[in-house]
Amino acid sequence: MDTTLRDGEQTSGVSFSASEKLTIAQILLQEVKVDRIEVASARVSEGEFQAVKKITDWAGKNGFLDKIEVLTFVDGDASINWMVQAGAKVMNLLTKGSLNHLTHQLKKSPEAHFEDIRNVVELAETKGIQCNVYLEDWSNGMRSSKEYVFQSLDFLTTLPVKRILLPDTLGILTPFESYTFIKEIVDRYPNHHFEFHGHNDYDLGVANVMEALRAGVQGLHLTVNGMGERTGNAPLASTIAVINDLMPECTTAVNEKSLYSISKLVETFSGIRIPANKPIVGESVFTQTAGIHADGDKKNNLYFSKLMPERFGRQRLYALGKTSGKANIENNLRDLGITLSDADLKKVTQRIIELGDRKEAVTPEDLPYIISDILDSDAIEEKVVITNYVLTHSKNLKPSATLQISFGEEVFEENAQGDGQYDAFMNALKKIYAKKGIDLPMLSDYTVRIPPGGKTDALCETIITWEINGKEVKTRGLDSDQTFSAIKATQKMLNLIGVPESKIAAEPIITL
Ligand SMILES: CC(C)C(=O)C(=O)O
Repeated sequence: MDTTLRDGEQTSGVSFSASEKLTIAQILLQEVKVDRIEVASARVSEGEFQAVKKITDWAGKNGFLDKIEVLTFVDGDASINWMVQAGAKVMNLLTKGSLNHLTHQLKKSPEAHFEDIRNVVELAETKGIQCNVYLEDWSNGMRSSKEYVFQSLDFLTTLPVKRILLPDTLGILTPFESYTFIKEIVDRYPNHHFEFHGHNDYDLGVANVMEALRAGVQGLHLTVNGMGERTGNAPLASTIAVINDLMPECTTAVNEKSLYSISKLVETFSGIRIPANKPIVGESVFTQTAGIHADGDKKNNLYFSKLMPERFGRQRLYALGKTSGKANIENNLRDLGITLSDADLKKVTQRIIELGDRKEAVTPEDLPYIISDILDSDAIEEKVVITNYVLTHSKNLKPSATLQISFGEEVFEENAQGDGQYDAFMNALKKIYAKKGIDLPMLSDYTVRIPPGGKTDALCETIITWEINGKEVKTRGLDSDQTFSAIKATQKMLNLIGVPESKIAAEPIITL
């Protein structure tokens, strides 16, 4: 069960709009193919109500209604009425899984709590709602009030409850405890369905999930990018890879190929950046940096593991930096169709090491520029040149840009406004290309970095990622001015795509 839209949305600072929730729900169920999704907590807000309604409307028309779940509370008929009005059919009822929570938060006896739960479950049944039950703080309960946990389970297993959901609410379990606690429960109630809801406070989310599966749970609660309360939940992508590669006794219906794209979508909607080293979905997890690895890849795949990037719709890359060595550079040169003599390769390697030492990043698309610079060759021919531009920035007025660009003999000029100077610049550039009937590549990422130095006149590095013919291409600009560094990176992209063949008649302002 994926709970990105409920627990995931509890990540600090995250709020999905109703249409973002609907899009994520559709992709999770139709493309990623998780079995079920938890989409909201009942009674949270009017916006949340509208979001659930949007999802249930769509799910009802497409046969997914029994896969949409809402977290509800032991509050008489209030949560049930809310979810019924929102069109949902499955509730995950939050009950207390530790005596500590029960006595200090609800201030009730176990018997009184059980009576309240029975009333809610019976009411749900009369309304045709399917009921699953969470035992909140269950992991603490197992450590400190085990008798109460089993009293609860004895009671819940007599009710029409389909699944019992065991949360490690504070992410405190060790893998050993996850196994022993769950095994004891599964052995005692062999005819019931148990699920594990792991949090990641000690970075043990995936390890605990593995042990929960080994102990016999039949379901897991996961989130895209491991989003969720505090440090988040066990992440969907790495858990699926672990199950597929390391736990042959378990199966899931999840489609591995879609894990990267859903991860990027959730990154965009949530505004929470995926750490570069996050397994499966992080920017650099399929990039070999050490030259010895690239060398080993050529020699009988010495660094091969089952975790191949293509499984997730990704690609192996070879980074350029001070540790990358000859083999990484050769791999990148081959992709660019450039061959160098041994002596020249040595010089290029030396320059990349020097740049790396200065902490400057080097992208594969920089290679022709580096070659051109140190070998004084014409490895890169700059046919598209931004010859002149004026950018304005003022208080209370929209930034604007006027620019002139030459494609060999023809010079074009345009101006535009934008939300910032670079946006205005791009809008003017798009107007020029539109005159030729050409769309510019989509900008999919924009990163600005100040290589160490810490002064205001320090160099600023901009790395822009573009989608060119279905491939991600990064170009880099370096300048003491942030906008100019972005413009330099943009000019490199323009030269990569080459001088555009006009699709429609376009009049230059000057023909040289
Ligand atoms: C709200 C509950 C179910 C939860 O997310 C947890 O206990 O971790």
